[in-house]
Amino acid sequence: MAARKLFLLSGDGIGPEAMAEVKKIIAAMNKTGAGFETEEGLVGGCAYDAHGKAISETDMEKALAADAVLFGAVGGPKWDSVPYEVRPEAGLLRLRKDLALFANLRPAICYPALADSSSLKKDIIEGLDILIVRELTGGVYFGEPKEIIDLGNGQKRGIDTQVYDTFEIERISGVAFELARTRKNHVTSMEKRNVMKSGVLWNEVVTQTHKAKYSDVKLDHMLADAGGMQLVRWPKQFDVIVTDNLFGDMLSDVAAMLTGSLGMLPSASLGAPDAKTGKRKALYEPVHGSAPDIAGQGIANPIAMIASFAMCLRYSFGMVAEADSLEAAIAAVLDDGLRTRDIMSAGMQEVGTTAMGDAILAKFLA
Ligand SMILES: NC(=O)C1=CN([C@@H]2O[C@H](COP(=O)(O)OP(=O)(O)OC[C@H]3O[C@@H](n4cnc5c(N)ncnc54)[C@H](O)[C@@H]3O)[C@@H](O)[C@H]2O)C=CC1
Ligand SMILES: CC(C)CC(=O)C(=O)O
Ligand SMILES: [Mg+2]
Repeated sequence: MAARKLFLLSGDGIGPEAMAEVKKIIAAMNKTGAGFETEEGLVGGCAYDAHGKAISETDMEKALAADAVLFGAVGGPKWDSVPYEVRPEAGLLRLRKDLALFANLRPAICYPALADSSSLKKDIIEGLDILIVRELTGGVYFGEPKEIIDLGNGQKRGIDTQVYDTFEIERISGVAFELARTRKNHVTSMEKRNVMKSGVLWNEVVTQTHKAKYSDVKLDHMLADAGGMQLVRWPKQFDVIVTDNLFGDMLSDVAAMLTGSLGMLPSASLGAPDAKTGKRKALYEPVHGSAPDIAGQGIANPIAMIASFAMCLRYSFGMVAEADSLEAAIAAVLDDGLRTRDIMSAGMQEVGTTAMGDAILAKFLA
């Protein structure tokens, strides 16, 4: 069996703390022949400190050559004043763009044991299982021009440009429709066609793609602001949500809180299948950031990172049984009452990052 090449980019803040728990799982799986070959690199603020760039060319090459990249988180106040082009977040944007990871899958699942721990009522979130499919390499995060210009009268103008081409909308909606067919067969497309030209095109292309190839799937359209409201009001009306880069970023943070904490939400960022091998470039990362407010305290929730590794097993290596069993281990540990501080509630047992990771690993191996 060929080695399974993983490139680990832990990043900043709680990134390395969460990644440490995944490394233990990889080591345990290797003892029973999983054959993961891991290499580590630097991304974000730590990379900037080391060589003045948010990711080095060498590490970019390693990311391109790997079967999958596992990514922690980047950023923090230490790097607030570094130039925009080399700020920590630029490393992540470059990875997404250069690996052409256009499809970002962000599942929001409310584990049964956490149905009481959201700020929302139990009946609203109990059994919640939705999937946000976010376009990841286009839109306002990448569109040109992107600059701050001096207007010369003491005023400046900040410009970001929202751009979408037909092919980008077609391919991301295709991913959403395909995934919906494996779930409840329902896609809700979100944009703002009432005020944005790119929203008009988004709506048209999703509608055409649906008509041409996926008319068996139920399709709804919703304005993205109303969509945010509906996510909080009655999230169970959704199955798959497909949306652009910016709205997907925001709506997935909202969805995270439905599940109890940002520390619970994993994600997979996937490229197109290679024409010859069928393999996709892929990066797996928690939805959360580097959480500077809790970094270094050993209290970060590692579940989003561990669940991201479960997605890696599923999507990059076809290790479906192992992915199911890792997700079941997370559920079992929560059923046992173990909680990191972000999901702590009365009567439960508070544990730190390491103890949570160890407990999940023990269940996984049992
Ligand atoms: N993918 C990435 O690397 C991302 C990086 N960032 C960067 O992270 C830095 C901090 O950004 P914030 O806006 O504070 O967002 P954040 O996601 O880092 O934190 C938001 C809040 O959620 C909590 N939180 C997040 N993950 C948690 C976990 N695993 N366990 C327990 N609590 C958790 C934090 O303590 C904080 O109160 C910024 O530099 C930002 O640009 C933000 C989002 C994504
Ligand atoms: C580049 C990231 C910091 C943007 C973000 O918040 C995310 O992808 O969730
Ligand atoms: Mg975000």
